Amino acid sequence: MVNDKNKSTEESFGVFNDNRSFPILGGWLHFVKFETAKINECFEFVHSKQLYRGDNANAVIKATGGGAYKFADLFKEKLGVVIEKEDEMDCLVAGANFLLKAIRHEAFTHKEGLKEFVQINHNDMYPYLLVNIGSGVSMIKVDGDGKFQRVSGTNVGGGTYWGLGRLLTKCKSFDELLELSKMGDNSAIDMLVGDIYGGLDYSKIGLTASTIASSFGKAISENKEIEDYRPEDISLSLLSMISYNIGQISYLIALQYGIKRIFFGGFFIRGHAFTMDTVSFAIRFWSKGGAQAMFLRHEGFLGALGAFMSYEKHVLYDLMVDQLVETGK
Ligand SMILES: Nc1ncnc2c1ncn2[C@@H]1O[C@H](COP(=O)(O)OP(=O)(O)O)[C@@H](O)[C@H]1O
Ligand SMILES: CC(C)(COP(=O)(O)O)[C@@H](O)C(=O)NCCC(=O)O
Repeated sequence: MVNDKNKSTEESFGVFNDNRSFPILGGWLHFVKFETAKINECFEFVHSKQLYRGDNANAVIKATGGGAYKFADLFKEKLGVVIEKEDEMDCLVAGANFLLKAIRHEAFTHKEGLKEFVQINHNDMYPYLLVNIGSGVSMIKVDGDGKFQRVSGTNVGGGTYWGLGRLLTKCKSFDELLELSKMGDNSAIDMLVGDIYGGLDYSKIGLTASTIASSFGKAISENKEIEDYRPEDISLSLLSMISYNIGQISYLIALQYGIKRIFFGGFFIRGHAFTMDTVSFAIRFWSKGGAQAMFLRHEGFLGALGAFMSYEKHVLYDLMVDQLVETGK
């Protein structure tokens, strides 16, 4: 993050795929991401932009998540920078609260391919359930600034989709796996209600013939090997299974704690329409239309934002929320 009034975004940083920029306090907030496996690119970037606080002798960077622990020694060794670790849950909540208050079109619903922005009433924002889908999934009940409890989680998350997907399809990247899913037909591998009920709905319990009765269930009854299934279909079944499962658990947790609003973040989502539609469907279905999922535009940057804000916790936060003018793409 830098604060430089005289340079355009491109002059300051160049353009990085789908990363975003926002003006703040006369400077800009820049959002840039690196895959963990490409940590060296991150070092080069931080070095070239001098993205740390203090001079070379006592340079520090605030960071959060497992990487703040895992890569602290490498940051010291490669850049001479000390990583100041901030708690991941604190940062996720601080980041989400900030975004919900400061960015006008931050939260949106997604239903059958249609995105609709949600107006957030700052005086009636809490409690909400924050579901962060990274490698694993954390579910946090947020009651205010700094007031929260991690009420649940599941180990079936983004890492599961990418890990199992890589094994089952031989895809070389997450993007490739996600792209494949767009051409998939999950009925080739999922067992549908209609497969069990001779093509009929089971309407008495609210299930249509096309509802998935058992993810990957068709594979048990056919004399087929993994090579006989299309990677496209495998990717879609896996994505359905994981997204639906997370949506369903989230709703049950929200119900357990009497929470009406559920926001989703984390890089698993990737603004991917099918993922968001599936999470939304699960919540609508189980709540009988009473609850809906909301997604955050800066889905994968909640922790990073929270860590950034911890530099000057209270002063910076108040200034930001009051003065932010959004012009980002
Ligand atoms: N380009 C990508 N490479 C790898 N994983 C990605 C990519 N884009 C999205 N993902 C998904 O994001 C997940 C990681 O999400 P993230 O919010 O960064 O959490 P973490 O803190 O665990 O890294 C991965 O498990 C994967 O499902
Ligand atoms: C351990 C974690 C908080 C780490 O966060 P992540 O890097 O996955 O975003 C997360 O993976 C998680 O909440 N896993 C689920 C663990 C559980 O509740 O069973």
